[in-house]
Amino acid sequence: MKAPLVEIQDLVVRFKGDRTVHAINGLDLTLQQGETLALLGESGSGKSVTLKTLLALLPPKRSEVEGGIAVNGTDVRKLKGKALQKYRGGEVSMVFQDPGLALDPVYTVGAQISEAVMRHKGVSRDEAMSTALDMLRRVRIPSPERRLKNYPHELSGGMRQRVMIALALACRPRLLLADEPTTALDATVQIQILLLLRELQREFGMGVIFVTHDIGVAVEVSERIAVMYAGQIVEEGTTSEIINNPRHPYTQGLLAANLHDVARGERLNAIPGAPPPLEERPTACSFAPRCPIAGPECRASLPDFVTLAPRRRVACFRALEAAAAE
Ligand SMILES: Nc1ncnc2c1ncn2[C@@H]1O[C@H](COP(=O)(O)OP(=O)(O)OP(=O)(O)O)[C@@H](O)[C@H]1O
Repeated sequence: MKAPLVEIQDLVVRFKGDRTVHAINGLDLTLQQGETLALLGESGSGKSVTLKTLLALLPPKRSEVEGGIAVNGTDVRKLKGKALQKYRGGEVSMVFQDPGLALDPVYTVGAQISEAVMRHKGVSRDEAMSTALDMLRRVRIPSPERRLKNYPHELSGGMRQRVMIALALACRPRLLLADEPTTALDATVQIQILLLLRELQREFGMGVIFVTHDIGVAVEVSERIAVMYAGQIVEEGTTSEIINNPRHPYTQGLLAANLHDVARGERLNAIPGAPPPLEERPTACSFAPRCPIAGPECRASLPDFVTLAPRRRVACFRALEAAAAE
């Protein structure tokens, strides 16, 4: 097997300020080349912080990071200056919910994409502009020649999202990080963008980590799902394993809430209770206060992962007991 594209080992991220926030509390994650993984979890579970850590985007003075983060064998925590610039946008790209975070309002679409291509690929302006045009075609923007000359504000929301994807993929990154890129869009445009991302992922053979709190989106885009809770992964497996046979009570609750709300035409959520405050690093199962099957051991110590099959794991004392009793 080839070396993994992403290897995160025992990642810990704390934010300092008036109070400390323990955002990531010992996270291990492996993504193989060309694989698509959804990070699924409620708001505040640490999904975005995980992506930002992979891009070395955390505020250095206000955050503390421990653990190993390697992308294609590169130690991301050691990257600085030019090497970091080359890594961001060249090796790894990110798309956001708000294209305004990626697109500069004062430059045309063509100028922005071609500038990135020139910087990362060292090609001429003409060559970079023809790559920009090719990318606009690939993301199926109507009248791409004309759009090259548009400014971001002259485009619709769905089109801006497509331009952001064109910009993110123009330098053919090995890894795409996607932070809820379709959440703000209406349902029809959302599905078009998800299908487009899936198609481009296959065509370019990229690895993708897709952050979402929406199980429907995770199923649409990913081969694998890692469920996050309070800065830790609590369960991981193939999408079909997670959907058809969830083992962690949190995943089970998330699925039940989603299906219930989807059936009523509403958005997800609604496991009773709230995620824990992140003021201290957890020393017991963080989900225990909300868990319908928690026992004394769950409130006393941290559960280790139980490996159910290769790359199929769950961090729960009771999961196997519950499964055996079914
Ligand atoms: N720069 C920061 N300074 C202080 N705390 C932060 C910072 N960035 C994130 N956090 C905190 O870290 C925790 C994890 O945040 P994160 O944004 O990763 O959650 P998330 O799972 O992506 O949620 P959402 O879906 O709402 O974006 C939260 O408690 C958040 O308030």
